[in-house]
Amino acid sequence: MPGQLSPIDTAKFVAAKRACDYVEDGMRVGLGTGSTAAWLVRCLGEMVREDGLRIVGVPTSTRTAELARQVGIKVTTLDEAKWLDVTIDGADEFDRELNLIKGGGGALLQEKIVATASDQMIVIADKTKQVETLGAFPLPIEVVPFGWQTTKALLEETISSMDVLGEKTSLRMDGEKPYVTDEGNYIVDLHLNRIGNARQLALVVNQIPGVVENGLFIDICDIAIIGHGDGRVEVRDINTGTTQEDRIEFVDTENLFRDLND
Ligand SMILES: O=C[C@H](O)[C@H](O)[C@H](O)COP(=O)(O)O
Repeated sequence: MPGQLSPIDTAKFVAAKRACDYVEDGMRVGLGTGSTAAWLVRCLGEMVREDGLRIVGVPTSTRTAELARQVGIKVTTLDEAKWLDVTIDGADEFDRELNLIKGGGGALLQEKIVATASDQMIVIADKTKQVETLGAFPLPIEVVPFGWQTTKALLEETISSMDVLGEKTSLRMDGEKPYVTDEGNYIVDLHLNRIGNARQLALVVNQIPGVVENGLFIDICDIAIIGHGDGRVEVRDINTGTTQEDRIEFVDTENLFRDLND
């Protein structure tokens, strides 16, 4: 089991480490955003520096782009790469069908575009992100700033007529000001508690003028790699319907960080 890490960070780390097995020389790789995806970027960076792995990364946020460059991963844009071999990203929630809620860190728009432009999407997550029904995590909706209050009111009206529990919405804040995404938009979080029909909700919400995208990833994810605090990982493949168990052996994560500071 990796040393120096809390159980939750161990779970994130082992999921990220196992996901590196899916990355081969010459691949174009979508790099997710968030604390779990940051572990992936660090691990891939180590493979680039130590093993000479040659990959091109397409980051899903300015934060990830910065980290990727810092650890030595060559970075390009999606327009340059055009199509990706694999995207590996975290999630706020995932269910049995590997439908996801994403956007807790505000990067859902680029994440969805990048994941959709990939042969395969792999989600990496600690066990706590697994749910029976999506919705306990507030669903992020990216909206354009123009008329955002009207868009928010329309969102409230829409969800009040749907198969969801809870009807509150809130504008995501960054201190005193609205949180602004990499694309210059705002985020309205829907506090639903339970989403009965995620597929329908995703379609309906995107019909509202002012909505740019929602954080539901339906039929996009192929594989979930679920990390546990004791170093175990489960690899669930939705296409084959199989789940494999694995264990990541001791890895000196201190060294991983020390390398970065060299
Ligand atoms: O916008 C952020 C992303 O969707 C993240 O992948 C998601 O919020 C999970 O982040 P974390 O790995 O930090 O829990």
